[in-house]
Amino acid sequence: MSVSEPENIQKSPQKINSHNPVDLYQDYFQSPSTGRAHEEYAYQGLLPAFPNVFYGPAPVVEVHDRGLEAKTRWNGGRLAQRAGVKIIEITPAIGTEIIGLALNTLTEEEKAELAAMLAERGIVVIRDQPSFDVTQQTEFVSYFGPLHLHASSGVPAQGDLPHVHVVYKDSSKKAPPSAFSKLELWHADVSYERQPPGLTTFKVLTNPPSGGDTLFASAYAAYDNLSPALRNYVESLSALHSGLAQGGKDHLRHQRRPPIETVHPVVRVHPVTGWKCIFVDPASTRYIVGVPKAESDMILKYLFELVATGTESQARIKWNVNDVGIWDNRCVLHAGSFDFWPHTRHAIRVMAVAEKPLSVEDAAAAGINADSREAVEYKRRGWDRIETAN
Ligand SMILES: O=C(O)CCC(=O)C(=O)O
Ligand SMILES: [Fe+2]
Repeated sequence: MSVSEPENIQKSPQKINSHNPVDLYQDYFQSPSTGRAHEEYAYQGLLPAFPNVFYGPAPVVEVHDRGLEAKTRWNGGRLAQRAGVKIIEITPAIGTEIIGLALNTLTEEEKAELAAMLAERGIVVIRDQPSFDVTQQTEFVSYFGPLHLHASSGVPAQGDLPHVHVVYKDSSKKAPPSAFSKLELWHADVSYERQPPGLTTFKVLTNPPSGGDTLFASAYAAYDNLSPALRNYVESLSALHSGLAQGGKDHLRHQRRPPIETVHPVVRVHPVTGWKCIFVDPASTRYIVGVPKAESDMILKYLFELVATGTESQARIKWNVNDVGIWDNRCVLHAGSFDFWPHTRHAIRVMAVAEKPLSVEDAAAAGINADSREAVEYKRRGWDRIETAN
């Protein structure tokens, strides 16, 4: 006698209900915040809007890295000589804080020093920039390269500011608990672009009384963590980065540019420092090209974990209103901490497009002497090796 299941038991629900963590995660990060700011809100015009326009694919653009013009290197060079400027290292591996410097007074020479400092330090926080408004921020970034135009993120509700990315959350939207255990919180911004942005500015307009820190991880340090044999192997690989989750058919926002997928080297060389870094990120990198899926999954998981759990090469930035964070999106990954509900947090991001990522081979062809950050640091200090416990 065969036993059949009673017909009234539904084997697979037709619709996954709203407790599905993936749905909650997508909804939190990809649907627009409704906005609870009221009319007296000072930055009403900079709340996010999602215009129904279409720009077409991003063009290939020529870029010149201002960091190559720096006359001095290592932690700010001449910037540190300005009267009243204080430069504070956050950790040896990553992050610098600058106090007493008005960004809109920088000379061209100082801008070059800043770009080189970003390439070395990954994230630089320039505290207290009340008069660096959205127009100045946009002009400042254009000095470093063509402005990046995002396919779907919120842009300011007022003014014609298509290159300005609005980061905004208020009490109308609470982060789902699932978001906090997601490796995918760690990312390099829009790494799926053919020329992903490098210099990225993030100005804090409204800050919650607590929470809302941003974490940064050094991708140079992630590379330095690998054994020589694994370094050689991953340097030979490339991986597919996908913008479909942000712009695919299931997206929740209007797409102003067609979604794109791009293959990039797994290890890229920064053109200013010549240092090698890991260039994969949990949010956008889908698979390593040309290797079995199981091997790709294993390698990516390991590289993602190195970045996300490597607390010795991370910096956690606590923001104040009017701070400007500037990071080099080529050599750091970052993760927001969505722990500030029911408070409002509002920031403005503007990014400069950088070069097509250089593999170790590309760098050699361009005459760049690529090496690990660690090796360059040892040489600079006159050490030939250091002892490490196994
Ligand atoms: O909100 C944050 O702290 C980070 C947001 C972010 O990932 C970005 O602006 O690129
Ligand atoms: Fe980001």
